[in-house]
Amino acid sequence: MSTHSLLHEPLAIDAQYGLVIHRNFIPLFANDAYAHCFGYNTGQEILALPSLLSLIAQHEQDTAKTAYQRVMTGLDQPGVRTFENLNKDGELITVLTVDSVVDWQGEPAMQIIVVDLSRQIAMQRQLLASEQRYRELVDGSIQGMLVHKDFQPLFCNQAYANMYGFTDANALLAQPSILPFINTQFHVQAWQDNQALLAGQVAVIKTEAKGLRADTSVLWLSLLSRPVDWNGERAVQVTAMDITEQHELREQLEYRANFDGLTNVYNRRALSEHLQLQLKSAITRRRPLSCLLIDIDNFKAINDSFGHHAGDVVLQHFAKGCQQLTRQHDLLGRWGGEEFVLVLPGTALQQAQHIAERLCCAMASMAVPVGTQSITFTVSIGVAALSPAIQSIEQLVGSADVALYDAKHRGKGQVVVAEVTAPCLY
Ligand SMILES: Nc1nc2c(ncn2[C@@H]2O[C@H](COP(=O)(O)OP(=O)(O)OP(=O)(O)O)[C@@H](O)[C@H]2O)c(=O)[nH]1
Repeated sequence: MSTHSLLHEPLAIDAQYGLVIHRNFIPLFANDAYAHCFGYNTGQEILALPSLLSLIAQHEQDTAKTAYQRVMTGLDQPGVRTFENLNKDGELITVLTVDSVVDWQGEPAMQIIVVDLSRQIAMQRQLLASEQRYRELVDGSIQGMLVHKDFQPLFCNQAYANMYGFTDANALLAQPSILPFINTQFHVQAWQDNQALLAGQVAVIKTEAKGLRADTSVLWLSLLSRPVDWNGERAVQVTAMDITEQHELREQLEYRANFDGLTNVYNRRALSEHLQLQLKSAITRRRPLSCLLIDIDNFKAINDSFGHHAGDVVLQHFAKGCQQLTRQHDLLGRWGGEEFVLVLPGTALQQAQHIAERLCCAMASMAVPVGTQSITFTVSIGVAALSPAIQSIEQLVGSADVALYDAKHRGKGQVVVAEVTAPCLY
C-alpha cells in the first residue's frame, strides 16, 4: 500500500478527544484535550515540546517509533493501540490511541486521537483488589458458604467443602446436586424453602438441618439462606455453621434431663410429664389408661449378697426385660431406687392385670449373669386404672402404690389390683 493512499483520512481537529498531529514525533498540532491528558493546560504547551517522545514511557518509545515508521511507509495500517505514556509529572498513564495518516500542509503526518484510560484502569484495579479481598474473606471464613440453583452447587468456599469432608472445593462443585448431603428427613423442607426464596416470598430463612458427609457420617448445621443473583440467575446463597458438637451436647443434656443414666428408661420427672399428657388425653378421649407400680423384691438383700454393682446390673436387666415385654407406646420410668412405673395407654384394668402377671412371671424366671454368678429375683406389682374416682397422677400412682404395699404384705412376687371404688365408665 502506498503512502498516498493513506492521505485521505480527514483531519479531526474538532474532536472532543485529545488530538495531536506530528511528523516524526515533532508536534504540529495539539488540542487542549490532548494537553489535559498529560497534565498540561493548552495545546500550545505541547507544541512547545521538542518531541512527543518525552510523553511516551521509555520502554514504549521504540515500539512507538517502529509503529510510526511502518504506518507512514505503508507497511502497516493505522490502527488502535494502547500505550503507557508519561504525564507532565512523570506519572504513568495508560492511553488508547487511534492513529491515522493525514495531510498536514501538503505533507503526510500522523494524527493521533488519544483517550486517557488511566481512570478506568485504576477503577478496574480497585475492583480486582476488592474482589481479591472479598475472595480472601470468603476463602478464609470458618463459615461455609454455598451458592446453589435448585441444589446444583454453583459456588462454595473451602470451609463449606471441609464441613462435608471434601478436601477440594472443586470436588464438591463437581457434584450434580447437594441433596444427597442433606438427610432425607429434611428434603421436603429444603425444597419448600428453596421455592419460597426463589419466588421472593421470604427474604431469609434460618434453619438447622442434619447433613451427611462424604464418608456418610452425620453432621448438624445451622443454616442461613437467602436469594442472590448469580451471574444473572436467581440462586440461593447458604451460610453454614457446623454445630454438630453443640447439637450432640444439647442431645446429651436433653437425654440426661429426661432419662435415668443407669437403666436408660424415663426418669421420674419425664415420666410424670408423659403420664400427665396421657391422663389428659385419656380423659378427653374417654379412653382407658392403666398404671403399674413395680418394685423389685428384697433388693437390699441382692445388694448385700452380690454387691452394689450386681444390684445395678439387675436393675438394668429388669428395665430391658420390661421394655421387651411391653408395647412400644407403653412408657416405662424409674420412679426411684428399685421402683418403676409402667404406663399403659389404651389399657383397661383387667388387661393391665394380665400384663402385670406376665411381667411378674417373666421376671421370676429371669437369671441375671453377674461375673460367674447368676442372680434371680422377683417383683411385686400394684395395678391401678383411670376411673371416675381416679382422675389425677397422684391418685393413679397412689392407688397403685396401695396395691403394691398389699402385694408386699401378701408375700411379694405377686400382682395386686387396686380396689375399684366406683365403676370405670370407659
Ligand atoms: N445397686 C443399687 N441399689 C439401689 C439403687 N437404688 C436404690 N438401691 C437400693 O435398693 C435397696 C432398697 O431396699 P428396700 O427399700 O429395703 O427394699 P427391698 O430390700 O427391696 O425390700 P422390699 O421392698 O420389702 O422387697 C436399698 O438398699 C437401696 O440402697 C441403685 O441404683 N443401685
